[in-house]
Amino acid sequence: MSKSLLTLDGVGVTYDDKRVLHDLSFTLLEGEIGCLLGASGCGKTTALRAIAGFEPIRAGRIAINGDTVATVADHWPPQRRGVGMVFQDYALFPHLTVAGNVGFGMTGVASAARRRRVDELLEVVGLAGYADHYTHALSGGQQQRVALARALAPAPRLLLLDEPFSNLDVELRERLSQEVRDILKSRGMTALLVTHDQHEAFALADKIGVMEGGRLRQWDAAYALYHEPADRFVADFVGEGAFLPAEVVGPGELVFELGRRNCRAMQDCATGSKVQVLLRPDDVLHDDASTLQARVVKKAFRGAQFLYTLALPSGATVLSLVPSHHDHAIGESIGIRLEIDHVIAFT
Ligand SMILES: Nc1ncnc2c1ncn2[C@@H]1O[C@H](COP(=O)(O)OP(=O)(O)OP(=O)(O)O)[C@@H](O)[C@H]1O
Repeated sequence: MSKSLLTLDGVGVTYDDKRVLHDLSFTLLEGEIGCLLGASGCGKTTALRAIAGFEPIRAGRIAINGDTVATVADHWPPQRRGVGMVFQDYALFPHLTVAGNVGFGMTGVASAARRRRVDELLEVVGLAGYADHYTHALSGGQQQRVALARALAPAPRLLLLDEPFSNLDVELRERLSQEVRDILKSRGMTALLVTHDQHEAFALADKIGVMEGGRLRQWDAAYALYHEPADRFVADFVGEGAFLPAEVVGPGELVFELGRRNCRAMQDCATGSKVQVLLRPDDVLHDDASTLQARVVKKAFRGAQFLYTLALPSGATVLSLVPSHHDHAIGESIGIRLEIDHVIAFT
């Protein structure tokens, strides 16, 4: 079984008497890539800074590789924690070459060995041949790779990445996040990323923590966040979807406008309770043969698919992802069918 590389247990951080992180608890196993995902100001960067050792904690405990590095009473300085960091603005030294930047933190390593390691890391990040270039002449994506190589150079136990792709355009962001994942996985690195971009989180992370107002709402794999969100906030924040009113008609049994379904989470909910059922766009299939009809009120072309907003007879709307060769006009009624693995509902 893999061991825990990073553990946060009830961590709290306060700025000027204002508590900005509350009771943050999660574990990252060795070799896992985690991500803290949330809107601006939710405390993601503060969490990274606390883990790196730049912020003291006011409650709880942080352990890295089995060492307790922070409690209320004890605070290891950043250099003792064995953590590498990649910053949003890369923080490269403009007066140093690529090799100079990457080798910067490798103190105490003989110069020939340092050069070998720098060349090896440049190869890993796809920048072989760039050792003698100055960083200001590189593209944003290349600068990001230099920053990654520099953070990996001292062989940290844990890598922290703060919005590492936010200065890049969308297409490059997606490609680079896949590449960075491959690089980290090939080296067995344990890493924690923070971002407000869920596509980035999905592309990179094994585990994602959704944060809101300094609290962690759910720490889970992307699939579970999407299909089994722990609460309504996570359901709204991650992915797209619609809520339909439903009534509990028996133990774990719900009736709503599109049918009758079982929902494990509503097992203990009293008969007659009013709840909301979550329907993702991929739960609502277009089916010409279905007698359930819905009217197209909005459509968004997404290349391979249309995202249709469909009005039900009650006026409530649902979303449906449909292969784009099914091109229906606004106002047209189309047949739909539900295909849901787990029914998710909230009171
Ligand atoms: N040095 C500081 N002193 C006082 N308050 C701070 C300080 N740094 C951050 N804060 C506050 O703490 C809260 C969390 O900030 P933090 O930067 O961790 O959020 P974030 O989720 O990383 O946001 P962003 O994505 O905008 O960087 C915010 O309300 C912010 O205003």
